[in-house]
Amino acid sequence: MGSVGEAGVTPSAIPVIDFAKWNTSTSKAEQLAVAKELTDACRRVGFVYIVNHGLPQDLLDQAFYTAKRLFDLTHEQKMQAPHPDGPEVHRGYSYPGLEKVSQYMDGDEDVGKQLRQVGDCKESYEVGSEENPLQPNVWLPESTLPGFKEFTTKFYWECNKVAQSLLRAMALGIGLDDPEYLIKYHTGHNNQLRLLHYPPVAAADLESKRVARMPAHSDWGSITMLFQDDCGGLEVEDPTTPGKFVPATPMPGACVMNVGDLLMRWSNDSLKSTLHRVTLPPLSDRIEGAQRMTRARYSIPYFVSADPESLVECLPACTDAQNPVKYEPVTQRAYSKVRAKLQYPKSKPVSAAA
Ligand SMILES: O=C(O)CCC(=O)C(=O)O
Ligand SMILES: [Fe+2]
Repeated sequence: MGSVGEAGVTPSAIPVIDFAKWNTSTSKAEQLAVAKELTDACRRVGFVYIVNHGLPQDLLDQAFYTAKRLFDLTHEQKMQAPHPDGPEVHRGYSYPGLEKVSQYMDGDEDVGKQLRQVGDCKESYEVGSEENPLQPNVWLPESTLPGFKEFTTKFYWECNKVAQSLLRAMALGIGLDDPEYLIKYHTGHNNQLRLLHYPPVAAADLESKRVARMPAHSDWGSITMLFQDDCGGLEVEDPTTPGKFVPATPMPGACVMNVGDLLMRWSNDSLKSTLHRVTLPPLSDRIEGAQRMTRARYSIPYFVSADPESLVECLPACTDAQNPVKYEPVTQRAYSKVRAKLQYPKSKPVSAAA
């Protein structure tokens, strides 16, 4: 990773890419330079800040305002759109403790259960495409939160436009002949918009690991675009020093983009899907009062996934005599099934928090 003061590197050591030229330049050379910069950052770090991504600030402000209105509802109101039981569908409202993010991949249910004992102190609401029969949306009644469905649907598709630009740039940066190569597998109908709220929690509980905001994990899909408020707490593993996490300090208006596991596999491990977590806000003014409560945090990840029947096999530009193909082809659907099984308990925990 780069260091403080190096060109294009923030104090948090995550590269910053200005995407304005990709969106506006008519010069192929200028576009290629942005594409290479982006792909290089994905190879080295797997995480990157994108500025001038194309989503207007007032739309982002409205998205955070919408999330706040949602999470300010009572538990009973939010439970009018409950996340369905089981690991297959990721839609609707998950109350604090329902989802336990776990990096455990071996499939032994007992070990998975142990890892899930510390509930994550967060609540979330997930929205997808209305044209995804495998993952039907779960909506609140319109009267409970007027305009919610309309706004989140609009925001979902606006995010997809940016996602497609990023995928086009990455195809070019990876060296694929067809700039549409990745887009062909990403219609946008299998993406997931997630509104996340981390309620205030005693700093001491996070320090002692009695509760977690979100433990270290990697994302499963192709890329994730994340918008965060100014609270802080997101940390990213330094790929050159396993176990060392560096802050992904909030940068107003920027989107934090990262590579997911499936794109890492697709690229024969040339792009990195990097561990990240959400922990204590680093600044003391984000911890308030005699009880040392952390401030509430809001974030909005947008998970970009390939369509379910996409066959993920090593990208043509990612293998040669020195780099033989490492993985068997797999469909997105088969791959995500394995990952999803570990994220949600088979039945609801007894102490469903309100
Ligand atoms: O809340 C955040 O900043 C990170 C969220 C995240 O990593 C996830 O939902 O996978
Ligand atoms: Fe994540």
